[in-house]
Amino acid sequence: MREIHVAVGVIIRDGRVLIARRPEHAHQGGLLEFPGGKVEPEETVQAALAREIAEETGLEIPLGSLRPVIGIRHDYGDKRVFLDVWKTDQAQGEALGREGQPVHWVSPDSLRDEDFPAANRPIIRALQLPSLLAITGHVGSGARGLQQMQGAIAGLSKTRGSGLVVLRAPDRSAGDYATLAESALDACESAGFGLVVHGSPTTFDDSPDAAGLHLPWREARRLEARPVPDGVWLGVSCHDAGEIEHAACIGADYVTLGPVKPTATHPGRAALGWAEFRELVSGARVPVFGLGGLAPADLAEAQEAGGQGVAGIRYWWPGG
Ligand SMILES: Nc1nc2c([nH]c(=O)n2[C@@H]2O[C@H](COP(=O)(O)OP(=O)(O)OP(=O)(O)O)[C@@H](O)[C@H]2O)c(=O)[nH]1
Repeated sequence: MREIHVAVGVIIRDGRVLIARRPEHAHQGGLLEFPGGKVEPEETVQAALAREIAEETGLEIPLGSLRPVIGIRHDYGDKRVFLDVWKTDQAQGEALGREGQPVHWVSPDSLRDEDFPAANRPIIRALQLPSLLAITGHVGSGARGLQQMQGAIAGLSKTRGSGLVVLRAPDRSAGDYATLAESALDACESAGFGLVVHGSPTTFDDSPDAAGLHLPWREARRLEARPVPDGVWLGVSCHDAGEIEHAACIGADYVTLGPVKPTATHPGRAALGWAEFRELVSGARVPVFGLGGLAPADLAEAQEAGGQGVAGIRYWWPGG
């Protein structure tokens, strides 16, 4: 079956995103969608998007304002699609359902998987995830270590607003880790951040109030199904295409991929570089954060390569 190249637009205005309802008789009819449609032969994806969005909503899209979000290959059984998703916050005009379909501006956090076609799940995740993932560095022992961690999280909220913190402390025993996670949860809550615990499924069982679980590859490889409920973030550390695909199969909401640049923490491991990162991201059906020697200054490059954003320690953790 031939794959259909579909241009999909995430149009953002005042923090809300434009959605429409697919006509009952259409493929995946009755479900919600982001506006868009098939890319015609000889047409660029950006031009297709501007054309479809003008036809469907009357909005005008400046082509130069489009930024890549994610690309998703999906087989519906009766149709194979490649959703090529781009976003803009510079659409001009008032949105109207020009083909009779209802259109609405809604908050990304209110989007629910079951209201959209199955292929849309990673798009929804990409819109709900932050662009920076803050991973903790070494947490010293005792009260001083705790204070440092709390200070770092509080500091993060001053510069970054909101987001996710991954508490990485592989040297701790399960009991020690759960206690540390409790303090980190409090600090994250006051800072308006979500805390993602790092380890195995039992790490999450020990801290069920956490916003998510991040699995190192050695844990993810052993799983065949999603180990946490929906609504809880599931992340996986990946290093190649096979690992990313496995992460998608067990229902990961995002993956980290690296090292993109050489790092002091993993000196023996060869860096991927941006070209390889881009290539691996293009085959991924989950949002991908670049990791390894990266900082917020690399965000534009990571997103230009199709990534969700960057994950890192050094840019925010005291002493890196
Ligand atoms: N526009 C759009 N299509 C989506 C989304 N998610 C998703 O799986 N699709 C699928 O992508 C394909 C694109 O279809 P479309 O029907 O919008 O394209 P079109 O306007 O060019 O179609 P037509 O010429 O058949 O009327 C459909 O199979 C649809 O089910 C989405 O969020 N937006």
